[in-house]
Amino acid sequence: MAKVLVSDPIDQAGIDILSQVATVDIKTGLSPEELVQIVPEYDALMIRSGSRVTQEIIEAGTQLKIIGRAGVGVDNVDVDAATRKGIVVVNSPEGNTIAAAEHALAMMLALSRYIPDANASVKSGDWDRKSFIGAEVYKKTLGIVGLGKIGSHVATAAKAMGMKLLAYDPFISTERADQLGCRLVEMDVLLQESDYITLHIPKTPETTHLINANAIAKMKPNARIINCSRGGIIDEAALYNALKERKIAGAALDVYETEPLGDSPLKSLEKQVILTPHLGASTTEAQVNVAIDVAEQIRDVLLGLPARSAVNIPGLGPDVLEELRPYMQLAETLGNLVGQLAGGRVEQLVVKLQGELATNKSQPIVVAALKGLLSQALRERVNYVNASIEAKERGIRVIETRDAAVRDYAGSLHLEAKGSLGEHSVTGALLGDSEIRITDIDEFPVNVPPSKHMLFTLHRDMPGIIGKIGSLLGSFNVNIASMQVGRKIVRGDAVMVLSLDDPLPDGILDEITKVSGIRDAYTVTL
Ligand SMILES: NC(=O)c1ccc[n+]([C@@H]2O[C@H](COP(=O)([O-])OP(=O)(O)OC[C@H]3O[C@@H](n4cnc5c(N)ncnc54)[C@H](O)[C@@H]3O)[C@@H](O)[C@H]2O)c1
Ligand SMILES: O=C(O)[C@H](O)COP(=O)(O)O
Repeated sequence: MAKVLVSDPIDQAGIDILSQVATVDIKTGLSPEELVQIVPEYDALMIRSGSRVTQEIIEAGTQLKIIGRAGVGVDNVDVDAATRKGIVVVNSPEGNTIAAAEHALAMMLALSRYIPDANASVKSGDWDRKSFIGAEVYKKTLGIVGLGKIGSHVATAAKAMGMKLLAYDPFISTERADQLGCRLVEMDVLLQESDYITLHIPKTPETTHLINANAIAKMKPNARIINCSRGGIIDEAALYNALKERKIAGAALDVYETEPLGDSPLKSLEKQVILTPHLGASTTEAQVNVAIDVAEQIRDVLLGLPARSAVNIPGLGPDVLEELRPYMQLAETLGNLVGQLAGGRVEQLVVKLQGELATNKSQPIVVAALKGLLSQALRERVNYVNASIEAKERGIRVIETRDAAVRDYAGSLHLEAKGSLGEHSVTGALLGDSEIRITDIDEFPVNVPPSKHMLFTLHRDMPGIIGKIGSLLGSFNVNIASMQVGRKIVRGDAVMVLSLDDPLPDGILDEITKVSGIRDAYTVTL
């Protein structure tokens, strides 16, 4: 019989499902060393945010087939290491949405009425009514950062309480924001106009310290901020200083840069700060939802069936997968590329299957393209199963076309993304069985393999320009791995595609766009 290790507290409903197909060991509070020691005997691991599944643990797990995260965030799992070892990582993208949204709302109200301190005061024997004069949320402005699943539910409830809603989410359509009664604004406007700010975004390089001293300086003196998303999105040192100097009115935090929260000065602040120990998902209902959702997937994978919310491996039938896997990889890479070239909010994606690809099953290709397109916004939360729904919820119109007559390559894929910042297209094909080639950028012919760090420019085809870009990159110590220019006519417009060994340092893109003859420059990470 298969063996499952449950290393965090999981609702019994999940344990019951696992027990149908496996021997279940519940061992919580293990140290990483202990986990490394015992993991070799297990086929599956079920966790919450309390266990950190490192590369070392994954490598020690020689029998592991699946890691199930009973919750949303898989930032505590080395997903790349798991993928490399062919271990499926699954999560429960929606099981705790309501719980997290309600926790944020509870924090907002508790902060406004000083509930924790008033409660402590009565319990200590006082009857102090003067110290706890609060503020109403009715008719106040709530700024929601991240209008995804949790942010949307917060919006609906806050609207019903009579709040005015602002939202910042560069990947959401105006129509979707309108539906939720939110005015979609830039981050600065949200910071300047909100009485309450609530964060519902993933932690990514772009969102790390999104709320720093600079952002806090733009907030109103009566502003209160709530973070029930991920630690590290708020710079805790800057927040502490702002609260201490009364530059803003309050903060309610459920998540921290380091968890458990250690010796933080935030603990010394009184009624203007509320701290909870990562309780967003801690309701009976959410714990039942996530436990069942993830246990069912572990059961299915142990029985040889596909998982429905795999973070790293498509939950499609093995026959389809086998045939289309290389084209799905192509579609995902091109989707990611065109999404980054388009930037901002994409409103429409055209997926054109060409040559022999036009005769194939298109749905997995379209889904893979959408997964790539949304990966910048949603990271691990987008997978092959939910990519279409996520795109629909973001108001992205998908148009699928076929053209079997295009015969430049056996099969090729063309994507066009239209968004708030303009329109871009890319085409790609497979060389041999699985080698990806980008064959066209914005209608300019090229022939380059994708690489991790890339730079694209649109420029005037004139002498000297390539040298200038090369020297500029050199002066920033960026090594060019390969370079290619695509043009339609001599001395007309052209595109330059560079594969770089290193990521572009901050500020260099601005320098590139200042070079005479360069019309536009984009950096892409694949
Ligand atoms: N405190 C808890 O216990 C708890 C519980 C559940 C979820 N969470 C966390 O809450 C967060 C939101 O979860 P969700 O289920 O709503 O996710 P989601 O994927 O449905 O929504 C996230 C939204 O953030 C937007 N976004 C991405 N990058 C952005 C950026 N740079 N600026 C503004 N918006 C950006 C995306 O477009 C998306 O709409 C996640 O970080 C999740 O891990 C915490
Ligand atoms: O990502 C999540 O689902 C939340 O942060 C909840 O984490 P938890 O399962 O450890 O409560």
